[in-house]
Amino acid sequence: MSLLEMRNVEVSYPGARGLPVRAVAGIDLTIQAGRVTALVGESGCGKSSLGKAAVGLLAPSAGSIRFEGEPVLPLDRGARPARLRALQMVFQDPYSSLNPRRRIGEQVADGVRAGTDRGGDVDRKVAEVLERVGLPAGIATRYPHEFSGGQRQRIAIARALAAKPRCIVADEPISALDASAQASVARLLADLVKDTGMGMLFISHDLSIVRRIADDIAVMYLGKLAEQGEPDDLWRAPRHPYTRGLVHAIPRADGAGRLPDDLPGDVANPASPPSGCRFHPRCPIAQDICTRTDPPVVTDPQGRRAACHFPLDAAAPADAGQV
Ligand SMILES: Nc1ncnc2c1ncn2[C@@H]1O[C@H](COP(=O)(O)OP(=O)(O)OP(=O)(O)O)[C@@H](O)[C@H]1O
Repeated sequence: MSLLEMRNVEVSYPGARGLPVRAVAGIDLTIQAGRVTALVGESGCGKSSLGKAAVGLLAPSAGSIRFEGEPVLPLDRGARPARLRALQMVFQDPYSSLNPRRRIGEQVADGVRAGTDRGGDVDRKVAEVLERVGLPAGIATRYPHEFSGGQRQRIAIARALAAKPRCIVADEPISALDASAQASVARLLADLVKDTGMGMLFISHDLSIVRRIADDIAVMYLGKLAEQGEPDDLWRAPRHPYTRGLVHAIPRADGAGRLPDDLPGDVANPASPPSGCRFHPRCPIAQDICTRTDPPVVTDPQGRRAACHFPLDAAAPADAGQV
């Protein structure tokens, strides 16, 4: 079931000399109930901008974003409608997203009171949700600084979960954590999706973790969708050369290291993107047409989507030997 539907979404910021920066340049993406959809791509490609627009924290400059069939923006005058409380966001940095001067229990209780299930015993609900994220209920009387980064992110997740969301947008929820906490917090979020049936947009630049927890991966390049499909398909047979480059850039288990020639150069400035296919200056298989014409996103019969004039041959595995 579709929960959050983004159609042809654009996000622009005012740039230097009056030129708008099109951080998101026309993206279609649907978040389904009970599934983790990951959004990946290099820094600056527009992931956060799309995530913020998805929950109504910023207004798209074009396109539509609907949650359960209703527009996310504009908000009704005054209050955030109850429907939108069911759409929660988890941020990258649990140090700044929690108030250091308030007890953990009070902050999680805010989530309960903001949510769709506000009646009854709030303390009991706080205890339940803390236990659900793997923390003892007894920490409710303590303060955030007493905990590690991974535990704080669990507290922030508990606060979001307390509102009984039907969809969560998690923007780089593990990138501020140490390596051991990253895998366990990512697994917690994926388990919550499976247990509650909610949907999740999981924004990350870490493809190796995303591969383990996502049902579906959308790869973004310079404001546009490059490719979308299931993790194993993207690994075994990426259609877009950018996806192949990202997969190759992950350190290999056999110690061979990354394959640097796959992704030469840096992401261009979104204020002045390359003509045609935005990826063409870095693309190892670019042809003349790629410099002139932007490839449309094509969906194949299996539901995989890719935007490339010369999609890679599905018969040629990208990661032979990759674990
Ligand atoms: N408030 C802003 N004003 C102007 N430009 C912005 C603003 N926020 C983001 N940008 C620009 O928009 C582009 C996309 O940024 P965004 O943060 O959405 O990308 P990202 O993929 O999430 O990157 P990162 O992982 O580094 O946060 C970048 O070029 C960035 O400099």
